Amino acid sequence: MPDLVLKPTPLQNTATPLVLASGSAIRKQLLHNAGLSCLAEPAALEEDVLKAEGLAQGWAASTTALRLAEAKALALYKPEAFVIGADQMLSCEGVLYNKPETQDAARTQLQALRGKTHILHTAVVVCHKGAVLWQYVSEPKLTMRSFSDTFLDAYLQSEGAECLCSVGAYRLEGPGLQLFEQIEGDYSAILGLPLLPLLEALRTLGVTLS
Ligand SMILES: Nc1nc2c(ncn2[C@H]2C[C@H](O)[C@@H](COP(=O)(O)OP(=O)(O)OP(=O)(O)O)O2)c(=O)[nH]1
Repeated sequence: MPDLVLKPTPLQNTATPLVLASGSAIRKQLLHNAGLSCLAEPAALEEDVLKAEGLAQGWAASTTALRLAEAKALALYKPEAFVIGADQMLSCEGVLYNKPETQDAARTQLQALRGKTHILHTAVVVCHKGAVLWQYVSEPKLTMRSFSDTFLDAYLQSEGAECLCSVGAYRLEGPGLQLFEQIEGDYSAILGLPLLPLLEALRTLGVTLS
């Protein structure tokens, strides 16, 4: 699916604060590393309701991710700010996976993903005064090695609860890299934010280094 891009409307005001409607530590870190300081606050949203609607309506995973990103940004209504919302769905051979809730669930999920290629449907939107100014979807593809259960247990032992913060039960910037034999697509999108297109959109809106 081509990346969805809505051209943002350049605004004059460059003093508009930036808010990240997310509880994701890595998303906040990615923006900080790129030189942007922002307030980060998780959106109070029942994601499962939208995910269930997506399944019932037969939405593509990228559509569900986009709808969730938009819902998070709009749920955190900050009228004087640019609000970023993001979401990531993982699909593998037509099956959707969520963030594992326990180490056992992470083990089961990684056993299901190993030796296969999965897609991280990563959506990001920028909203202002309750309207979506810009949206984007990146869909990197990641192929896992057919690692052994012994390797998997050692990986889970080393990762501990960290792997539960990620939809794929891995941190690519950490030991999770050892799970893969091939990766195609935008590295920052895999971590949770397609940074280059987002930074371009923010510069167009007058948000630069802060
Ligand atoms: N550190 C790290 N995190 C990853 C990686 N791949 C995916 N993730 C994280 C990014 C997101 O926090 C999470 C995807 O789940 P969601 O999009 O539902 O976001 P999350 O629930 O974490 O926060 P949010 O809904 O934005 O408040 O997985 C990775 O390679 N490294």
